[in-house]
Amino acid sequence: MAASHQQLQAIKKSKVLMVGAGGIGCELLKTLALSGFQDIHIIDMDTIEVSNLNRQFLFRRSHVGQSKAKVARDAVLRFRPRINITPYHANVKDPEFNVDFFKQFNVVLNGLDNLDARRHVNRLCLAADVPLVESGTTGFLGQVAVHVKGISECYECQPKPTPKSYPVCTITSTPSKFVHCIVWAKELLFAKLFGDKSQDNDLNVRSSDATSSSQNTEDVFERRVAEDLGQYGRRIYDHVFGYNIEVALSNEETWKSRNRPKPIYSRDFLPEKLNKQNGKDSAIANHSSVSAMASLGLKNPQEVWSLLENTRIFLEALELFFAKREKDIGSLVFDKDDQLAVEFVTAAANIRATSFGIPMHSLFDAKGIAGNIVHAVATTNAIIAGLITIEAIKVLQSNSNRYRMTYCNEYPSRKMLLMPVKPFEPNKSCYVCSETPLLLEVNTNHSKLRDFVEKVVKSKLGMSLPLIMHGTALLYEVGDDLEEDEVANYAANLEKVLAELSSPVVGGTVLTVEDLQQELKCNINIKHRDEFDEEKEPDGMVLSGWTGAPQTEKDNGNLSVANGGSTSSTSQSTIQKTEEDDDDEIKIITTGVDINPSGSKRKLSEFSKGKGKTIKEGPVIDEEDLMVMLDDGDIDTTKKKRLE
Ligand SMILES: Nc1ncnc2c1ncn2[C@@H]1O[C@H](COP(=O)(O)OP(=O)(O)OP(=O)(O)O)[C@@H](O)[C@H]1O
Ligand SMILES: [Zn+2]
Repeated sequence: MAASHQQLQAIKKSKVLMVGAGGIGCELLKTLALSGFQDIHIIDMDTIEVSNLNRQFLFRRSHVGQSKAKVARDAVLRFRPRINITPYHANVKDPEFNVDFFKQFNVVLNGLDNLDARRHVNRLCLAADVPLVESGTTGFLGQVAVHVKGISECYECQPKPTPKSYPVCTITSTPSKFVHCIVWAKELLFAKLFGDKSQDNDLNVRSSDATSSSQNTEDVFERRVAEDLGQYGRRIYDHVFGYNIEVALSNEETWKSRNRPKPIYSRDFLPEKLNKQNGKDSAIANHSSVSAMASLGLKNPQEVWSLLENTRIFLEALELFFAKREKDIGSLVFDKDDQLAVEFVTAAANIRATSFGIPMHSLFDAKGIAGNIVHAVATTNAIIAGLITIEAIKVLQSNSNRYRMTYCNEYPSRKMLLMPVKPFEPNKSCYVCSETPLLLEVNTNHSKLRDFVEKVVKSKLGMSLPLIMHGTALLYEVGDDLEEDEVANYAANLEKVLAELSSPVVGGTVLTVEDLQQELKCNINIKHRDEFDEEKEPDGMVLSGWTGAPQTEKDNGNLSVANGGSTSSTSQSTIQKTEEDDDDEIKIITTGVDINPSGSKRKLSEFSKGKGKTIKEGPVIDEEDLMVMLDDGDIDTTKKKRLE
């Protein structure tokens, strides 16, 4: 449909900021340019990788290593040479992108891939009073939402489900799914062998449980003097897949209601000499390739390796890390784009899986699980980019009645692939877009200021440059322009227990926490509590206050059903349950976390599975949008309830 004259005028005189020039961003920039936008600024901190080329169509192989923002600009200028595109190869969290920077734009369009940056942009848009069009895709699923201060909810009005975590004992002792083995391989074993040794690691606990062992914990993973890499690898192998399993088996209680795991030793399939010979030869024969698969001549990443092949990959990868990448050792963190790391983790997970009677997986699958990857679908990105542009045009015309949050489904639901719903109202108890204080339950006699800063202010509240005040007393501050004595004073405060600060923080205290860059300020009411459940409340503190849906809106049909009716906690536990029950759990996790922030998730997924008979309980569907997307107009539109 061609744009109207007014729309074109609004488009032409607008100045827009795009954040992210990846999968969505490339499509979006192209669509904006072709829709007549003339002044576009793009921020992206990344350079182009080969793995981007299959869907980020503005990029070619020759661009690998160059700035995404700059190359995207050049590519679009080739077919729209007269428009202005300003690229920034930078992190959107950099201080130069402050509130004043944001104020110059009519609308901000996000094409990001992480919660942290999304929250940051949300706050700057609120502070600068600039509308934000937010988006996300996961495989075939996608979503676009409009966040306009005072009119619709902000990105943080509903808490996001946190990424799935697993109980430690499931990972260390009683895995029952392949994903548990993957988590063990990458978070524990990989980290222990190649990462920062000073970090606590539950693999330690496991080995030190072994009272019969004469070796102390630290020794096990340390390479011994005069031990060659082949011997070292086999010792580690035998320790984690053999000895540790034997130790675990000795605890009869654990296995009463579970299948007993089987210890696996390298000698079961590799004669001592043969292996050493093979390992050495292959490593030397392939100097240039740092890939255990290449060394061993395994080519197909979609093939499931045999236990012997997994064993060889494990030993070869370990050897290659030490032989070819020694300087990385001690600082490595698992990275899904690191071939050798993926090979090692796949093999380790497969061997452990075999031990526990869990089916093995191919490298391709293991990589997907380890990296929380749902393979991107270019078409979804293109659809989402189109929807972002449509919403951006409405925003430019301040056409707030027409704003829609749109879900892109994997399967048609009532013949609809795209499901537009009215945006929700701002959550009146959102600590980000309203002034509602938060509540923190904490043991003020045990927790230190550092715990509060790390676990609450940075991790939960997402502040990067925090300032903490108790009344007029400054307890903590970050910044480049601090005096030496201030720095020393704050450092000392961090180590103090809350109740012992010079201005004591106890039950009833109100703390003010502020992020100067984000111009976000909130109050936190402190409530003292003695005990915390170690499993359920591992932080030793509980932050609450903005999680509730707006109480006062219960009578409003739309809100109470879609936003309030299924409270966020209900919808989260539903997601969690699905994860537990579903073997495809990782896929669901990513979908839940980033792209679907609303409490309406449960309802929508019910729809897409065709469970709902009428649309009565679902989100409000827009009549005109329906016409575009429905083959037959048989939805009972009298059931619609609108937000006025
Ligand atoms: N804080 C940030 N500042 C600037 N750009 C960011 C920030 N966080 C993420 N981005 C950018 O957002 C884009 C997201 O794109 P996309 O989801 O397609 O990910 P990708 O990194 O291109 O691909 P993949 O992760 O799937 O390999 C990336 O180009 C990334 O650089
Ligand atoms: Zn909000």
